[in-house]
Amino acid sequence: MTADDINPHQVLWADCVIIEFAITMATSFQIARTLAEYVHTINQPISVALVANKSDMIERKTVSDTEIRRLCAEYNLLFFETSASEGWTSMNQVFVTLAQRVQHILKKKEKLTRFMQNPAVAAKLRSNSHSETLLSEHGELELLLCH
Ligand SMILES: Nc1nc2c(ncn2[C@@H]2O[C@H](COP(=O)(O)OP(=O)(O)OP(=O)(O)O)[C@@H](O)[C@H]2O)c(=O)[nH]1
Repeated sequence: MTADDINPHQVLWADCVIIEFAITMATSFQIARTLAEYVHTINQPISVALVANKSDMIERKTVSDTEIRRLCAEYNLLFFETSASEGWTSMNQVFVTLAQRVQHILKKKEKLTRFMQNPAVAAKLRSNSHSETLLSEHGELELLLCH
């Protein structure tokens, strides 16, 4: 699989992305890396989870923790280990965590929109040559802009 196989619209408007690979298959990890690179270039910042599946098959693990850690650090990925064969609990945790993150970000965006729509703020931004200072003084905003 290469980046050419991916439809950009699948990630362009996404609020989050889950990239899954099998710890027993090095090729699936290489594909996960390709996907992580691609998502990073097309839609950033975004919450991206890297899911290492088949955690029950540790004896056949061919992807090293160092490689996984490096990839997560490179693209700021949330990391999860799952085992589809051991039930839905671990996979469910991935979806719940990502949904909570997305909800948190959307709430912050709403807050930012309301802040920017406040007539007093808008007027100040228009007249104030130091609008960046005003923005950074607003802690919530600063956090949002960094996200
Ligand atoms: N032991 C174990 N087997 C799994 C796990 N997840 C999937 N499998 C098994 O792996 C096989 C392939 O699963 P699929 O869901 O078809 O995944 P796939 O990506 O199409 O196939 P693979 O390339 O083998 O990963 C099936 O026999 C699954 O039951 C897991 O977490 N643990």
